[in-house]
Amino acid sequence: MSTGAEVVGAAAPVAAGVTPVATGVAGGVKAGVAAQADGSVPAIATSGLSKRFRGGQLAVDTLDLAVPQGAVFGFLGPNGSGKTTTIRMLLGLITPTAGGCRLFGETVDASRVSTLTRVGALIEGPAHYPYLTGRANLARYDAADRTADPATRARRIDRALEQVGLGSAAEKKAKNYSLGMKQRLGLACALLQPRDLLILDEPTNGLDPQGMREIRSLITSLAAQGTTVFLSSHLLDEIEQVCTDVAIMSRGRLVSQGSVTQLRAGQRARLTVTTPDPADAARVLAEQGGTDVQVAGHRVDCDAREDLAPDVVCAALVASGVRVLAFGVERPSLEDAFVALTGEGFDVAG
Ligand SMILES: Nc1ncnc2c1ncn2[C@@H]1O[C@H](COP(=O)(O)OP(=O)(O)OP(=O)(O)O)[C@@H](O)[C@H]1O
Repeated sequence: MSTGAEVVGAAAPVAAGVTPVATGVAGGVKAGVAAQADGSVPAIATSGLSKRFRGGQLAVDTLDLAVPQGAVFGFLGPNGSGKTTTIRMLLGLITPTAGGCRLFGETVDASRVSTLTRVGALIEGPAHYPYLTGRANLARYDAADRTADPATRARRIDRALEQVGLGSAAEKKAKNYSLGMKQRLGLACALLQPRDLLILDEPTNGLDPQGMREIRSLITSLAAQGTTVFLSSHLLDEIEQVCTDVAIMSRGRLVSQGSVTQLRAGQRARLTVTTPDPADAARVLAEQGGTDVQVAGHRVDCDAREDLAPDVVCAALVASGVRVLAFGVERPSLEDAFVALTGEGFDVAG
């Protein structure tokens, strides 16, 4: 039986260097680096990573990814954009058609899982033993890990259950768990051992908003303890809230990668006014030097250039008799960045 929370690997020395991944620029944001500024190797580096399935589908197309150590790295893309396929290749669960990947400088090779002990993983749709309790499931997974000391098993299991908020449901059979509880149990498997890198495929799938918040806060606290977290998601909000860095996938290709701040910075913020006097407001914004002034119903907006002080503009609107119902600077979201980079909405990939 397979589990979505495979704890893969064995101790692996960190190689002195890492093969540089090709660099490219998409949307003005760095798309691949060989090593971090401090000279350490990236936690994850892929070079020309590709996967074509038997049916001919090119699920991942020459992917060059660099995940810095210590990052909370969001792997963002619509459903079907190649995230799970990439993760499966990162963990050596499927073989790339071309290219390869390195974790902490070590080549990932499906026949040498020993490179993966530093990595905990949660793969989409974790499977569990339905007739065993949550605790017994964890005991099974822990027993299967040859590096795990049986003497400290109970303590590890208790800690993992607490971390994911399953302490009070530990004695329930997994078949009676909700989808979100199953997801938490999968995450607990990945947390049985301390890991340098956690690879989480859609970790908040099936969770309610409260559960999502709890997992986000768990991810943040693991990162604060020094764990690099790589998490895939099709939820832009989630990535914005928890991640320091992001790579955006569309139809199997990397569209862009960089820090969340960098990515947003490529997009201009907008000064927005809500008013029953849109024509007058548009005139005043233009007089104040606003460019790309747009009117849509009661909303008027323009580029928020640095030399356009919002307080001065707002005062000018009021002084001109414009009735201002709302005024603000809207910063671009990752969704705006995605649309600008791909020219497409954030819909399911074909
Ligand atoms: N085993 C397979 N055989 C053939 N095609 C596959 C296989 N696995 C995935 N695909 C296809 O590869 C593409 C990428 O799928 P993948 O599951 O990697 O995307 P994803 O971004 O993880 O999407 P989701 O968020 O919905 O899981 C899709 O078009 C999918 O149908």
